[in-house]
Amino acid sequence: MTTPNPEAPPIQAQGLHKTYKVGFWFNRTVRALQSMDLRVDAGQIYGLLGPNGAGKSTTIKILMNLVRPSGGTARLFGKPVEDAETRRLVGFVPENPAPYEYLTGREFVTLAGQLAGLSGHELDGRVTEVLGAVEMAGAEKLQIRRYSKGMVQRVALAQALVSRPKLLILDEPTSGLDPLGRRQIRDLILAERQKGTTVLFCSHIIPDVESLCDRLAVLVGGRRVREGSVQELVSAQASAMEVVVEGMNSEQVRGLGIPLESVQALDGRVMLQVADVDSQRLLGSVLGAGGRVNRMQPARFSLEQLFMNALKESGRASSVGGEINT
Ligand SMILES: Nc1ncnc2c1ncn2[C@@H]1O[C@H](COP(=O)(O)OP(=O)(O)OP(=O)(O)O)[C@@H](O)[C@H]1O
Repeated sequence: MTTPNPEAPPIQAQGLHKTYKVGFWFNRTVRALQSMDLRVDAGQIYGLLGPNGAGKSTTIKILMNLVRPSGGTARLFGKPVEDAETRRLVGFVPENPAPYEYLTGREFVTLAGQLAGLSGHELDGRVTEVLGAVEMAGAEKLQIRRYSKGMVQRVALAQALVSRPKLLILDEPTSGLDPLGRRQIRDLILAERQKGTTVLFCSHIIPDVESLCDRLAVLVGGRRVREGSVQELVSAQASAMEVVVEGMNSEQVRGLGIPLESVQALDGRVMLQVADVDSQRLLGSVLGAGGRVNRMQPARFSLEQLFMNALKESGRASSVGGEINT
């Protein structure tokens, strides 16, 4: 068996397709991924952001060789995802991890360390180290069935870290956690990056993606609809102006017949966003209608707006409104 190439990108996938057969006779097809490209370079924290059913877990399962793609190629450190040697370099936390609940946290992490080939003092020392890193040292002797969801998530992260992976793959690592639990997991991910670990995680929690990721891909309906750094993606959106109008109400502003991206009534004023190309026409129309323009500046977009725009373009905004967690 050839060894993985540490110089190769930790993750490289091209043209991934995945269809699942569903229904009693398996005669219907669900398309989970279409033409998905992904490249994650060493040391990056990379996020897959998307609503429910976007194909995030399917991507991760393909990379972990848990699901076979219907088309395309996926490589880890330059090797096909089936390569067992390469998988030793990867720590994985699945969505809703379900560790053996009658083991204690320490026993579970020790088992993971043994499976990764550690033994003796090295194993003991490493287990103590990772349980300390995830702040579970005080609860390591409790059976996992007594753990809260946040504690399960942290012990699952400890099992992923015990082998000192070069690549961490985390499926929804902060979902279902309270703000403190989310913060702890985020800090752990950042601490891993400090040590040079590459991290891929998927989420539908926009602030987590925004605060953690060097780069991200937005997936909608199995397709990658945006890719880049948070900065690049957000500034690529900034082709709108934010305008504050006085002396008119929202209905009057809407009645000017200029397409507006948003309209918000404030105390005696109206704040709106208009595409850059329409802004001068809006200015003229407001003045012509007896209103005043109190402020006009380039709009600052957030990742949340980018996400909503990506959903709108894909015709998914209304169906996923309740699933976006900000
Ligand atoms: N084993 C399976 N059999 C049939 N369909 C599946 C299977 N796994 C996923 N799907 C379907 O594939 C699509 C993508 O699912 P996937 O779990 O990858 O999305 P996701 O972005 O991770 O969503 P979530 O945020 O809800 O976990 C969905 O329509 C889902 O119903």
